[in-house]
Parts: sequence; structure tokens; C-alpha cells
Amino acid sequence: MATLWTRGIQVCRALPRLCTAPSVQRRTSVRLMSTEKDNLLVDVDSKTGVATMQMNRPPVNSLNLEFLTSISIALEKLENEKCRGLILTSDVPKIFCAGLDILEMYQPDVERLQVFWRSLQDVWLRLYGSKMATIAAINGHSPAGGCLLATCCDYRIMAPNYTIGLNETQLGIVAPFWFRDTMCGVIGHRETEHALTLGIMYSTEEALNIKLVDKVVPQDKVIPAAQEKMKQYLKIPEVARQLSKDLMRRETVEKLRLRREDDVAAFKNFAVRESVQKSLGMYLEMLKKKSQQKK
Ligand SMILES: CCCCC/C=C/C(=O)SCCNC(=O)CCNC(=O)[C@H](O)C(C)(C)COP(=O)(O)OP(=O)(O)OC[C@H]1O[C@@H](n2cnc3c(N)ncnc32)[C@H](O)[C@@H]1OP(=O)(O)O
Repeated sequence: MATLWTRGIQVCRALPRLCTAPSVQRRTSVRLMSTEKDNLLVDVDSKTGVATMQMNRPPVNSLNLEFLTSISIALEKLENEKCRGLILTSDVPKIFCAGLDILEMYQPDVERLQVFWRSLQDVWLRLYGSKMATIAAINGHSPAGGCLLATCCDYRIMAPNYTIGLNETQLGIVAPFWFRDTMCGVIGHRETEHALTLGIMYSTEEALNIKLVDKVVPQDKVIPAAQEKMKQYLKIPEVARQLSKDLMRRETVEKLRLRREDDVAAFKNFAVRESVQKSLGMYLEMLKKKSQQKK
């Protein structure tokens, strides 16, 4: 078992054959970078070539700039090392991912805001466009950006009694076209329009009904079920599987690739609006009150 450390990322792998960098093959433990608290744990099973990526940024795995950067670097590494599959899950109890860190968008530093958005684009381009077979093991709530991560994957398995959806309008903000396109690819145009305009958070059972998730299993079976489903993907000849996925997703990926900077500008101009800032402030206040009441 080899362990790699990078900015907030631990990558463990069981077989050196997956490691293409010579320094990795030679050593069992390499610290590439160590700056922040480790918030992403990535294990690679060398027999199968399947990586399990666990998000671990308590309390709710919200996606700030540093966390997105960690995810993006890890995805690039796995792709470069020719991993065949990825299971995306959470190490934080009851939360898959709370979506974008609202503090990145509220009263923002405009320079950082744009870097933040580019890093989200990077994660989306890497995950949605991944050559790996990808399965979301949704073991907790998954609003907004959390739902985006899940819908980027090829297959979704969810535990009962949680919620998932693109709830942006409830915050007074609007999901960009690539969130919409990703959701459309999973549940279709009509249901996406319904979901986006109302900012619906679906229960696990509702999500299964509209096929936003593919399978529901008890909490402790989510990862085993993902591993089992992964075997089906890995049985398909690699190039055929990858090209079929590419055939389905290339246009959507290219649409963002061609308009990345326009999209950054649109996001920035929207986010700094007074009315948007007011809505985000009220939403944060509501979250804080709710959190205080629990304590
Ligand atoms: C302008 C265009 C942008 C378009 C794209 C936007 C995409 C997004 O992802 S926007 C983010 C949307 N996310 C949400 O609406 C989720 C909000 N959070 C929740 O609904 C809940 O926190 C929960 C269901 C995820 C978890 O509930 P629970 O376990 O009860 O935890 P708490 O609500 O008590 O939260 C603990 C702690 O975390 C703070 N927090 C929660 N979510 C976020 C977040 N997304 N960003 C930043 N901070 C978040 C919450 O305020 C609590 O903080 P404290 O008050 O300091 O304890």
C-alpha cells in the first residue's frame, strides 16, 4: 500500500502498477505537499483500479476554493494514473455535500470569487468528463453543488431519509447552464425545469421515483452497493465504455470549455448584485438560526 499526500489529499494505493510517476513507484509514502488539514481521502484498490474518494470537510463538506482545488487535483491525478473507476462519497456523517460554500459568495473578494468559480468549473469538467466509470455513493444530504457532484457521476446510489436537489432558487440564486445540462441528462428537460424553478429538494424516495438516483440501499450498504455496481462497468471493454460516455457528454463539456471566461464573468456580475447579496445574507442567517436552535 502506498500513500501519497498532497494539498489536503491523501491518496493511498495498494499496487504500484497504478502509479505512473517514478517517484511514486519507488517509495511507499510520499509527501508531495502538506499545507492544510486533510479534507479528502482517496484510496485506490490496485487490483481493480477503483478509487474511493471520501469528502471530509466538516461540518457539511461545503465546497470552498481550497476544497474544490483539492478535489480537482485528486481527479487529475487519478485520471493520469489511469484509474478505471471512482466512487465518490462522504466521510462526514449524514452529509454528502452541502454544495458551494456560501461564504465564498457572500460579501466576496471579487478576485477570489472568480478563482473560486474557475475551480468549480475545473471540478465539473474533470468529473463530468472523466474517462473513469464514476459512481456517487450518496450517504447524506446533497443540496445544490452536492447534487451537481452526484449528477456528474455515471450512477447514483443513495441512503434513505436524506434530501438531494438543485435548490439554488431558494437562495435567490440561479444554477448556471452546465448545472442545468447535467441535471437534464439525468432526469430530462421537464423535470429539470420543475426542479430548478422551484428549487426542489427531493427526499431519497422521491429522487428514486424521478430517477435522480438509480438505487436506494440502507446507509451501511451504500459503498458496498457502489462497489458491486462498479464491477458491471469494469466488465465492459474500456475503450467502448469510455467512447460511449464521451458520445453522450462531449457536447455538454465543450459548451462550457468554449465559454469558460464568459461564464466566470456572468457568475461574478450576478453574485455581486445587491439583491443577490441580500438573499444570500438572509439565507446564511436562517442557516445559523437553525444551527443555534439545535445546540
Ligand atoms: C450565483 C450562482 C451560483 C449557483 C450555484 C450555487 C450552488 C450552491 O451549491 S449554493 C449552496 C446551497 N447549499 C445549501 O443550500 C445547503 C445549505 N445547508 C443545509 O441545508 C444544511 O446545512 C444541511 C442539510 C446540508 C445540513 O444540515 P445540518 O446537519 O442540520 O447542519 P446545519 O444546517 O446545522 O449546518 C452546520 C453549519 O454549516 C453551515 N453551512 C451549511 N451549509 C453551508 C454552505 N453551503 N455553505 C456554508 N456554510 C454552510 C451552517 O450555517 C452551520 O454553520 P454554524 O451556524 O456556524 O454552525
